[in-house]
Amino acid sequence: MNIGGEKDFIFKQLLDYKSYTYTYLLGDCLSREAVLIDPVIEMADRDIQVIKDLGLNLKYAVNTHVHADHITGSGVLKKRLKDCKSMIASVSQAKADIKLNEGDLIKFGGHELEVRSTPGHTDGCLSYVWHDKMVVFTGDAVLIRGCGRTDFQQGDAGRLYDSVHKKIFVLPKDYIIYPAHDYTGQTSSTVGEEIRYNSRLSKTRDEFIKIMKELNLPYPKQIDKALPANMVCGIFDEEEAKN
Ligand SMILES: N[C@@H](CCC(=O)N[C@@H](CSS)C(=O)NCC(=O)O)C(=O)O
Repeated sequence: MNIGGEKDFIFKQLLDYKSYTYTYLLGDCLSREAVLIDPVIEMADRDIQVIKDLGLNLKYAVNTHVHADHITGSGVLKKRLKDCKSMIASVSQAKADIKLNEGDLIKFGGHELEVRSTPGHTDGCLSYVWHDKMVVFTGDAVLIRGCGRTDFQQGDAGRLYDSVHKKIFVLPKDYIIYPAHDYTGQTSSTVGEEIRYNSRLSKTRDEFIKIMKELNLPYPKQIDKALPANMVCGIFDEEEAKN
């Protein structure tokens, strides 16, 4: 989506190579307003440098959900960039400057993201649709050929299946999917590809629930410090996060 022609937007997919989390920077070329989806605390210096290099003003640090595998960068970004406000789902019960609900619009310059509630991995999972660019940021609801686990944090496989089938798979097939993680080196997919090839979500609802029940994944290494920190949308002291 960055190739050729005149653009009215800036888009960057940034990787945290420790947690394999993708952070997305979206900017409006005219107003220079920007949003950052799913920042990671350890990558705050990088994110701030990119924002400065591109002459952007970060309006919102937006979280798709209360992550269990890393601490969000929202707290540090708020501290270091004066106009930045944190965002998360109101359903999540986490603290943030702005609580989001289904149907809300996140505006930056002439652009907007539609908020869709996609619970199941956690009860406060949100996906963000950038209709103008035919893109959806799915957080952990849809991963490339996979999906977020459902064995903790209000996880519910049936609910996740319904969310994805009713809120994501109804989008036009050529919408690009940008997930919060990828563990296999892939960067994006499309709605059509995932409807067809997703190894879990392309199955029937009952088959999906069985697959999720049998995943038996080890718990994320940072879960004990990530969950409490993310319930306040990230701690403000990067040194504290290292302990
Ligand atoms: N090994 C990682 C955690 C990997 C993991 O559990 N990822 C989650 C998303 S972050 S809670 C997940 O839903 N994975 C689905 C899958 O199929 O892998 C760590 O220790 O941080």
